[in-house]
Amino acid sequence: TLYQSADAAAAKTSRTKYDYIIVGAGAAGGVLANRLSEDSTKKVLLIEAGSSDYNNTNIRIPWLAPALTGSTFDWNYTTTPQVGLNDRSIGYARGKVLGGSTSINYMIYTRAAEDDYNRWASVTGDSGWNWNNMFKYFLKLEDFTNSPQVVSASTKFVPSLHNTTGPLGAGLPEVTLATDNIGLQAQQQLSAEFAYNQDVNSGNMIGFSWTPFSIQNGARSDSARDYIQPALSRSNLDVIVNAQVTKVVQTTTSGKTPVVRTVQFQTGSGGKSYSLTANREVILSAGAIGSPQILLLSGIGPVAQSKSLGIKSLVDLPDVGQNLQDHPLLTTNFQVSSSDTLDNLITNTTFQTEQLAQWEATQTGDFTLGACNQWAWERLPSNDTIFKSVSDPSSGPTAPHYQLIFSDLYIAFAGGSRPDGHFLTLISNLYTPVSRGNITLRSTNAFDYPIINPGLLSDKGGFDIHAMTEALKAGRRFLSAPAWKSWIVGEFGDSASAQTDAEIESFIRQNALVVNHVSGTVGMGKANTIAKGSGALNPDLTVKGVIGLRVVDASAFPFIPAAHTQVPTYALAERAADLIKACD
Ligand SMILES: Cc1cc2nc3c(=O)[nH]c(=O)nc-3n(C[C@H](O)[C@H](O)[C@H](O)COP(=O)(O)OP(=O)(O)OC[C@H]3O[C@@H](n4cnc5c(N)ncnc54)[C@H](O)[C@@H]3O)c2cc1C
Repeated sequence: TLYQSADAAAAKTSRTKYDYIIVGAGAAGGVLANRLSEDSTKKVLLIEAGSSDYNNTNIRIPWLAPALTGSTFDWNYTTTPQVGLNDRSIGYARGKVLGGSTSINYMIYTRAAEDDYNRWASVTGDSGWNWNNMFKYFLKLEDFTNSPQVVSASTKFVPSLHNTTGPLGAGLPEVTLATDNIGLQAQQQLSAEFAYNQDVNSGNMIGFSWTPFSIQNGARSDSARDYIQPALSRSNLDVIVNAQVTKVVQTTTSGKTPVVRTVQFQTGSGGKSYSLTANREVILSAGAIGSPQILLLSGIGPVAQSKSLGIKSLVDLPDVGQNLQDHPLLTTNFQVSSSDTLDNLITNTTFQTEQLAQWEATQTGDFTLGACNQWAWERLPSNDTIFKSVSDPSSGPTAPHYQLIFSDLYIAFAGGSRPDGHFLTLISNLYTPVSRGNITLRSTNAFDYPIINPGLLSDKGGFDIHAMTEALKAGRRFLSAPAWKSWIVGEFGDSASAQTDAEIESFIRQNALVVNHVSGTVGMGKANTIAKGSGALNPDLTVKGVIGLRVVDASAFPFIPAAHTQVPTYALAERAADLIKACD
């Protein structure tokens, strides 16, 4: 049953003994709510701070994704002034709705690199996190179904690497853009640098490839529609929306170890506070900002921080809120001579109205598109000078250092007025950051946002700014291929005059934003060692030093994968569901 508030649910929740209480209904929370309620003998409660409006048109129509950032579906966090970004504070989006960030994200669908998972396995000492074992979860979670037209162009993906019977809809873009052929020709002309990769989700991400999305039948797939909604008819699953968990509380003690199976939650800052205790486990899936915030509010974190705020320390866990990693992003724009670009969807209101009507009638047309049809994921050459002073932060040769997205329109995430004309946007992003940031409490009030410092481009060795610079230069090389001659007129705006490395670096520091992949803030590590840097979670995602509490979401990544993070989170949660069920 879906309840619209903590108060509306109270009559039911006060007489139900839940086996599992899951906090947060994003990528991970949706998977857990579904998988744990498959066993009809287990009672499951899912608590979400946002609304249940996941069928909102802006959520369902892929092309409207940009409208979701800054909307009521976004927590609308802001970072601290970022030293690496010339002291700019930037917006930090996080989904606040049933579906979490999967309902406001850009739907890009990447599993990450084989080496990324193998590194998780080696860092935790648990081979269950390696690529070979995780592969079954990539298959389990997906319904990678494409139209016959895309399937027949079988060079666009490798069908044998995919499943078509899982819950989460995904596939390749169904609309052909004028730039698609040019991109392919450019790849062939520059194949020594940009090899063709038939499937970015094979485990080896390197090269130029087609972009898969969590889009199916022209609409967004997310954890709300594909995991939570199908489970809502089960009598053993209750979901409360508009209810924020304020902390977890010690329930009892086992030997000397605190048992933490109690959650407190309320509707809004002035709402009545409720407390519920799970029979088996409380699972935090509140995301890489929400989960560490709840732990810190509960006295599970660095003891000095608890003390300074007057919070009773339950366990001194130095890594909670630390190790934050994210992917810095840069957009640069190129003016094009053609008028056949997706800029028309923004500037030509007649065309826009037609396309919207087409989507509403048949879920086809340009409104089914995501940010790009093609991209490239590349590594710095192994003889790059930076490796003389900095050891390679990537997990291995299958993982890219950077990503180049080629978008068929003018995009400027920072806002500002849109110039007239037609454009191609290069989005060049760093995927193996050395920089680390953190999350700390601003106060003991759960409704005060925590202090978020992602530490973007702040690493002392300068790897991150160097790799960002090389990424932009590589993107420019790709767009200088002969195939683009008749399309691209030239680089547009301030970036055009940034030519030397020093000029590019200063342009990046003044303009870079973030891909919104916050990860690692309650990272897993080897079992049972709680020293600083050894992880806040055991390899099975249980919180070190307490009993009854797990964290299952992107907080748990010890290293951010060199990829967009929703599929890694879904897959982590699929495995977590099996680990939890195995405790029976
Ligand atoms: C704007 C944007 C674009 C992105 N684009 C992409 C993309 O194209 N491809 C991709 O792979 N990834 C993308 N991501 C990242 C991806 O969506 C996340 O990595 C993924 O959703 C993380 O899942 P999660 O379960 O850790 O957290 P989330 O999905 O963020 O879910 C956490 C949930 O917990 C809830 N919550 C938080 N605190 C509390 C509390 N105290 N009480 C109750 N509930 C709480 C939140 O409201 C939210 O619903 C994007 C993210 C954003 C924000």
